[in-house]
Amino acid sequence: MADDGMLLNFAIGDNVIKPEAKFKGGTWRDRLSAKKRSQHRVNPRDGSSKPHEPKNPNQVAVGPRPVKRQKTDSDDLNVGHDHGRQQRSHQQQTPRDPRHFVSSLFTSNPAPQNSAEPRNEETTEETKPTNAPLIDGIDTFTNLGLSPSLAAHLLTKLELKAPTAIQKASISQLLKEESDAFIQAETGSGKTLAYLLPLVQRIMALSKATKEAGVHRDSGLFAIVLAPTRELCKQISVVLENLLRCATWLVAGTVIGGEKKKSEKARLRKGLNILVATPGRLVDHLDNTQALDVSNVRWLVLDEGDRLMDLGFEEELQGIVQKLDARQRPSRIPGVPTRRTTILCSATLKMNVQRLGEISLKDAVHIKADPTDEDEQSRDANKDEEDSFRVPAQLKQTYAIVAAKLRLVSLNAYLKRTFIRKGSVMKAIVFVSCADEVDFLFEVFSRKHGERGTIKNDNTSEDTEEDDEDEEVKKEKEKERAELSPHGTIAPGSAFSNSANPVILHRLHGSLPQHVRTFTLNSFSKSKSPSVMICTDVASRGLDLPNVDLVIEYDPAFSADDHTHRIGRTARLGRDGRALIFLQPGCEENYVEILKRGYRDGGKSLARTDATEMLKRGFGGNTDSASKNWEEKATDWQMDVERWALENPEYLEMARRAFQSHVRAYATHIAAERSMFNIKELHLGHLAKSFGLRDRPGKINVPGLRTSKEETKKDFKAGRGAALGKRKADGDSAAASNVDEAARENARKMRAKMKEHMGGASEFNLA
Ligand SMILES: Nc1ncnc2c1ncn2[C@@H]1O[C@H](COP(=O)(O)OP(=O)(O)OP(=O)(O)O)[C@@H](O)[C@H]1O
Repeated sequence: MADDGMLLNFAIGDNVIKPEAKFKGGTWRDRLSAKKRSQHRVNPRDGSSKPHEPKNPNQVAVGPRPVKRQKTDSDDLNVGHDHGRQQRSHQQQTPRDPRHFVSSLFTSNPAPQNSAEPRNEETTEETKPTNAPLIDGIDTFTNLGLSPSLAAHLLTKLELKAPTAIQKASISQLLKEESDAFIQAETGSGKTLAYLLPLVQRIMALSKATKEAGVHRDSGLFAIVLAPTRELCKQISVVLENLLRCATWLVAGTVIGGEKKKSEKARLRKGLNILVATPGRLVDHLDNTQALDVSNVRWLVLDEGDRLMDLGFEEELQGIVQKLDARQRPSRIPGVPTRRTTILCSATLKMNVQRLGEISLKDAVHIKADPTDEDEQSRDANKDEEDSFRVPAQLKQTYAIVAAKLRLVSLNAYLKRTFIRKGSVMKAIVFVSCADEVDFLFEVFSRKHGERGTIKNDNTSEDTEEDDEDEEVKKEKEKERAELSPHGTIAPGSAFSNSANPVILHRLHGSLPQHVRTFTLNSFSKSKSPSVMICTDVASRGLDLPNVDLVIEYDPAFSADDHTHRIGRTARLGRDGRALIFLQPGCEENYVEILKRGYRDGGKSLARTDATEMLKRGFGGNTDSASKNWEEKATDWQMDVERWALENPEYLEMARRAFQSHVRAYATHIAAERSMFNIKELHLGHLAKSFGLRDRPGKINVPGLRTSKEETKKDFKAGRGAALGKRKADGDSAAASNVDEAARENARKMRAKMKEHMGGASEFNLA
């Protein structure tokens, strides 16, 4: 690899040696400055170059000196390398642009500020799962008070042999008591059934209380379950329908948007006993659908309750509660409780959320899987730990310290290594911060190395053999993609697949139409082949996707709570799981303390890795190899991505968009964590490289996206405003009062966008 030195291209003209000019007249100052101007290449008036260099004793005419040495593709490549010829030919076709800068992957990267802690010996010990069913034989569904028919249905039809700890705690509480409740337990611990089972049991019991015809679909709507995303609503509805197979006279339904309101109205008219809904859609029906009679609603469940209290939902939620209160009537059905019970449920639910007052929770009981946790917290109420939530103990987390420039290539290396052999990992989810980045990474990882892209250069007007080949590649690619997905959201993960283990790549974000989101998620969920899904936080909460072995947070979550939900897509219900988070050297390293708080043992099992290790394993075969071959291969891959972006205007814009949206999303980390994700500490030039860009950051200009420094500052403020709004939701009214008009406007726009695209899920969508 060449050093960053001076590169002088000597262009010796005909008049190689000129006599030194003599300066006469004027003061000595004038003569000296005239002489200096003639020797220096910059003309003070027009800034143009002069032929003479200052440090050129022979006055040899040379070309304009580069301000800073510009590296070229070939600097980064071993000339004898396999791909050398192909890359040089690409390089020849790549137009040189003075706005572009090719930096080396391995120079000027900041070093980590913290050294690795010594690995604890105990980490090798297998940790007991904390979210598995209680298979000790003591706790059964019947013991907890469920009816024999429901318990038998769980065992025989749904193959659920024993309850989980949170189900044990909640079923006994909610069957007996009428008080409101918070259900808080780790991700993947069966919280859905923890509230659905007592609810279904109590509604089933109403049938027995009525002597006449019994309860049926026309008897009234008794329960409403609200969830923040359509995907989650659908998932809850499937679980509910499976349960109700043992009580066929009861009917459940959904109103979640994304389909015609007319058919939803028709469903409501026919009569439902339990309704699963997104808040926005429910408000709509409460206002416009006469057939929706809520006078009998006695149970209101807020799944992912903390999310529903957040910015974007609070107004709708208040509206719903007010309407339910106003329309509630005494029921003619015996056994229907007189007051409504509200149940909040989440892995990250804080009892101290002041907003809860607004949904009128009365003497709510805190239901936890492990009562000892509650004791710990009440003893130490002011400790930081109170704000953090446990992750499943069997979940193995690793953090990778990766410098900005090395991010993309390290992700590819890690995925390559992960899927090197069939069987070790079936499914992986990669979380990023914005929709544009999802689309960019999907394109990067679905292309084959050396594939030039699908758009011809302007300078390739003549039809050549290579163009024909490109056409062929394009057609093949389109055919392959069409077979996998009619919507372009599924493609082969060519960048990290190998012939022995082909991997399917999926992309998911809230800007996709609902039917495409549903199709893509189903396809990932049902896939029998190794699969990777690149997505935004639209998939972070509540989704129960089978066989997810690995979660990668390529962009850290906007808050520690979101992080808990993201990594909770793996290690569910006692199963093993791995999670990896990318952190940049510097202030981001402090996030490790937050990762540690998620474990009862203080995070002894938290492992650390870095870009070098990931690249060696991904590109070099093993970590002990002394050969630097992996550096060449990594550089080769990175250069190939950069050229591909440069040669295809469509992809170049995609990369620029992704970069800009990523930077803007970075500014929206919650206020409490902004010291760790400080936008001012981002090296934008290095970061651009991880988007395959050679542009200097200041030159990146995407239509529709603002670019200038001033605008970035505004974005930063706006993001802070949105985050402050969120903090306000947590009761920090003093900070909230600082939110200025622009920030409020930005928050309003974000809310509108969230609602428009996703029924409200937390996602930073920039289109
Ligand atoms: N008692 C049980 N025995 C076996 N499997 C169960 C049991 N209870 C729930 N499950 C299964 O466990 C998985 C996770 O359940 P669920 O989605 O309700 O978890 P959760 O706690 O709500 O997770 P999250 O916090 O991520 O939303 C589901 O596939 C569910 O069918």
